[in-house]
Amino acid sequence: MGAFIVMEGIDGAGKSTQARLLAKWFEDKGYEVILTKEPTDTAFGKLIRRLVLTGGKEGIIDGSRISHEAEALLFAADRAEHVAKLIKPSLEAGKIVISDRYFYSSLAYQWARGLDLEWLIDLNRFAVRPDIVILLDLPVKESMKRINGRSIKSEFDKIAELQRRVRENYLKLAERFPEMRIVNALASVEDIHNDIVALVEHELFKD
Ligand SMILES: Nc1ncnc2c1ncn2[C@@H]1O[C@H](COP(=O)(O)OP(=O)(O)O)[C@@H](O)[C@H]1O
Ligand SMILES: Cc1cn([C@H]2C[C@H](O)[C@@H](COP(=O)(O)OP(=O)(O)O)O2)c(=O)[nH]c1=O
Repeated sequence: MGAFIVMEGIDGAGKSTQARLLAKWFEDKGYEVILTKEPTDTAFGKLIRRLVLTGGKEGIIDGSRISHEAEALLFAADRAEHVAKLIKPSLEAGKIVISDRYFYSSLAYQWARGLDLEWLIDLNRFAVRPDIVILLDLPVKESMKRINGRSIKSEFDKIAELQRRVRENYLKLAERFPEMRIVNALASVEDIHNDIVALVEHELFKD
């Protein structure tokens, strides 16, 4: 049985921590697991890190930052490769795929940047739907404490404000996409892991 599980949430919500623990849980049960992430480590992911995420000189074209539309298209291109080359073949081979971020990140973040949600949903229609999406929900104040050091102090307020919008967007998306399950991420690593395992067992092993 192949299964596709996605971790979503604002920066510092605990996605990579929980993705690792869930991968180990499946491996201990004897499953073959592919633990992956977006942006990917391919040339597309590297391009995104250069043009979008560093905020440095390379993200500036003709004197201004690359447009939010171009950002959304780059994330979608990276995802298209991810789906075609890794996610689909792994699922077809019966593996468990766990991805740290997927198209829900594009909906939550690029929507927060002012893009049209319906356009973003259409753009990502090629992306196979996961069996379950774990939304790690955390107040921004706490996530900012956890990622303290990942950003420069002068940018703190701007980043916190974006994270607030992204968190709200994720909660709205969870009302629209039935595969999304909200997990309270303001708990110990172990308690959150147990909540995720309970959800996964309920969804994937219900028969
Ligand atoms: N439940 C938790 N309580 C406290 N700190 C946590 C918890 N989960 C993760 N962390 C810590 O918070 C930071 C961000 O976690 P990480 O898993 O990298 O989040 P994300 O992948 O969502 O950005 C890391 O330093 C991690 O060790
Ligand atoms: C996948 C994806 C990520 N993002 C954002 C969320 C994060 O702030 C940022 C990078 O993701 P992150 O998980 O921090 O990756 P890394 O640590 O490898 O750089 O990209 C989008 O805006 N749209 C997307 O479609």
